[in-house]
Amino acid sequence: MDLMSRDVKHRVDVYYDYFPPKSMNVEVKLVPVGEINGIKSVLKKSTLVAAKDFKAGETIYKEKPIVAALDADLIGTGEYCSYCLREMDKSTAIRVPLDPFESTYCSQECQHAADEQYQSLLFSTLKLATAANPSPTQTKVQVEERRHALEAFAAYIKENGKTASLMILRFVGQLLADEHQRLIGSTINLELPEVPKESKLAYSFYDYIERLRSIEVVSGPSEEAEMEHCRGLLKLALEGLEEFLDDEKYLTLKGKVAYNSFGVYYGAGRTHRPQPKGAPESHERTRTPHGTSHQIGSAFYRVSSYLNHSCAPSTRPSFESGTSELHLIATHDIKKGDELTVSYVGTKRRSHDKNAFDARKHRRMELARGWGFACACPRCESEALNMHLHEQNEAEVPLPTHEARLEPAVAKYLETP
Ligand SMILES: C[S@@+](CC[C@H](N)C(=O)[O-])C[C@H]1O[C@@H](n2cnc3c(N)ncnc32)[C@H](O)[C@@H]1O
Repeated sequence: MDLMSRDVKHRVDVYYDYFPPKSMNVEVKLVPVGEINGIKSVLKKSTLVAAKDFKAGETIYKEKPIVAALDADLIGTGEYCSYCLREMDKSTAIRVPLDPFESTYCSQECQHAADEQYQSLLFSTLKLATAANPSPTQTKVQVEERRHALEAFAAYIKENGKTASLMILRFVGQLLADEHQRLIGSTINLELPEVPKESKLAYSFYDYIERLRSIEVVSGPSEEAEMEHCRGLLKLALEGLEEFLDDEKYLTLKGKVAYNSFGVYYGAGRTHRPQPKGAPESHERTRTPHGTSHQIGSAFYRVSSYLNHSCAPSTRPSFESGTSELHLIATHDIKKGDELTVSYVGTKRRSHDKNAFDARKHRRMELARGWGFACACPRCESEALNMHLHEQNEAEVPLPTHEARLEPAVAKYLETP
């Protein structure tokens, strides 16, 4: 192995020595994906483990998101901060004049952070000053062209009720800001892994993203439309930027957003979230133990992305600060080295579940659809035993009519306990 590739390997190998920060009390570990007949699988998945003991109810860590977005129907209402998702009094909200996204902020700090991370670069009609061109000029036609493109994107998001493409552009804003600090002329705090100076290692914002798992997203009409909007906006922000977001990169980022986002809700959450449009398999999903019907927005986190699912989880996400800051709370006593799990879906029986069996099936169907795995957690296993599902194949039970068009991949997961 030559010196160069040894350096690269070292950089990859030691990443998890510096990430997550020790102050968060957790570590990333590789564990087998499951067991078959008591034999551990050779396939591994990353997971978070506790770096010390915790008592039930204790806060394990607090984490602010890398990107967050209000649900599409709440954008522009002025009821929530566009950056931290805090509920606000409409009369005191800071409004941004002529912003096609009608952003509103609860404080100047939130406005400043949004500006630094993505707003000035990608969502403004003003041309960005760079070191090479500190006083850019633009014609009225150029301003109008950009306003038109931004309005069309905002309308597309509201009409379709999906915000993954907005999150992706906000990501891209930060990726660009990181790679091209000179574009915005200031240093953004992206909380990159802290490495000792003598190690000569340096990690970028992309290091966070590239290590996270992604579900495969195949390009369809929605993705084509989203890519066209996003690339159009990048090109208008700065000619040539659109090349940064080729099809492969867009679809990978979309897969990462789909796999890793959490639903944000506080208090009891909201009760009148509009039903998602389209077939169930095309719905945007977020991980939330209360079910997405209560969320006000979604958010993507560096460390919490590594949390795996269990239907009887050891932790729960809480948004008790009334913002998108995630507090990870222990649901029972946890020992150092234990795997930390959250529930990605609602685990309580809902009004439309006919019985416990129905509730279990819906929960597992959501997991299969959204995250592509058959849950083998202790609760699923013990319920399978109690319900005699090992003898009685689950797939033989007729599916509810609205699930009649279930994609074959999901039906397959229902066959396993
Ligand atoms: C957000 S990621 C969690 C971190 C992930 N395990 C990793 O290796 O980076 C979600 C993915 O982890 C895997 N996963 C999470 N919980 C699981 C479970 N209980 N059983 C099997 N796979 C699980 C699935 O592939 C799922 O789509």
